[in-house]
Amino acid sequence: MSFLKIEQVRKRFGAVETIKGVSFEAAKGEFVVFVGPSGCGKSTLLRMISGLEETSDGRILIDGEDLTHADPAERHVAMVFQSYALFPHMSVYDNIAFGMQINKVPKAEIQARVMEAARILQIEPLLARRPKQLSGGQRQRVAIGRAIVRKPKLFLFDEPLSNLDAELRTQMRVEIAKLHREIGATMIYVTHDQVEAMTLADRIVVLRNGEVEQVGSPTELYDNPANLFVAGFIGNPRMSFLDGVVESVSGGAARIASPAFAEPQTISGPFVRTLVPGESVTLGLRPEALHIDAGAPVLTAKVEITENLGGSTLIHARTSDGRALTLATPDRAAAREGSLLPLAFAAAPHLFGADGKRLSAPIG
Ligand SMILES: Nc1ncnc2c1ncn2[C@@H]1O[C@H](COP(=O)(O)OP(=O)(O)OP(=O)(O)O)[C@@H](O)[C@H]1O
Repeated sequence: MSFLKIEQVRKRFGAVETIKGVSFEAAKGEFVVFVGPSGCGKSTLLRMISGLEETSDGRILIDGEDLTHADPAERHVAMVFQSYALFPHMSVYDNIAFGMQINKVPKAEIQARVMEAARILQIEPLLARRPKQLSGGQRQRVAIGRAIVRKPKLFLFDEPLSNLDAELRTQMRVEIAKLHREIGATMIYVTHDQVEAMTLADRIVVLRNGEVEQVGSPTELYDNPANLFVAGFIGNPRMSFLDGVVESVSGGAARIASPAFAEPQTISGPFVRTLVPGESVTLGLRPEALHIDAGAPVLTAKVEITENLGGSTLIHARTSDGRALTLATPDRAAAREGSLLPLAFAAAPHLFGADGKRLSAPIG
């Protein structure tokens, strides 16, 4: 049975509908990440689950109980914000203990829970300090500690790492993954960060303009994006797209022409039977789906920028018909800026129809 069930929820701010019938479920112990462009409704949806935002329509069930209109306190959820929200005049210990002190939890139990959270988060030596004597990463640990001691049914994280610098972010990302493993709680996490979404999530919910575009594991979304939006949104560097037209279909193979190709290319699979000659398609290529091939090039592209990442090099190039392409290569000396690069497919391109939906068969 699902632990968190979101059924067709809607949120209206005045006349404007921000969340437009969103449904998804999370199993107990699952780590679910919301991603999507700025303004798509990630935080609003999280706040609706927490009860900080009223739900206009639909249902929110936690552990089998309909809590759509319950007070935040009745939901047994804990939210961790980007802005930590610590009390500046209190010690770390008291910041973590505060909610329990208000609720008159016995002193010995408060101490046991604070010490256990401090152990998990490795902040025992900091308990006597004030928030201003802590680094950003340490403050966020305290904010997470405050959530842990409440023993919530659900942890809600609203971009908790976005105030930290790159190195600390990486470190805290690993800490959050460890925390999830250690306490096994159900967690819902909002982020802008591709790497956080891909590495932390059991499942990702991709939102766009208040609606769900796709729900799936990071691998499912990467390998089998349902449509052009998800294909372009998930993955860093992004998938490159080329224009194509179906030239002919015969048996399980289709000939696809593109202004970028020297010659039409054959793409095979049972899905091609639904293609019609003359139909427009979009071909999608991940950076690892292209390789340099002077022997049998499918297309040539002019190198605009190369980025040396140490272990690999990213090449940003442009096709003869002006489409941007990004490919990754282990060969640092592979391309000079301004040169023409002969390219071939290292993996079959993804194929999308004129309506933006994926046509090609699932990978794996
Ligand atoms: N209290 C409010 N009143 C009116 N509109 C609101 C309110 N809160 C949010 N919105 C609108 O709802 C939409 C979704 O906002 P939300 O903050 O949920 O997006 P988001 O995906 O979390 O964005 P970001 O990634 O930029 O934080 C936006 O268009 C926003 O302007």
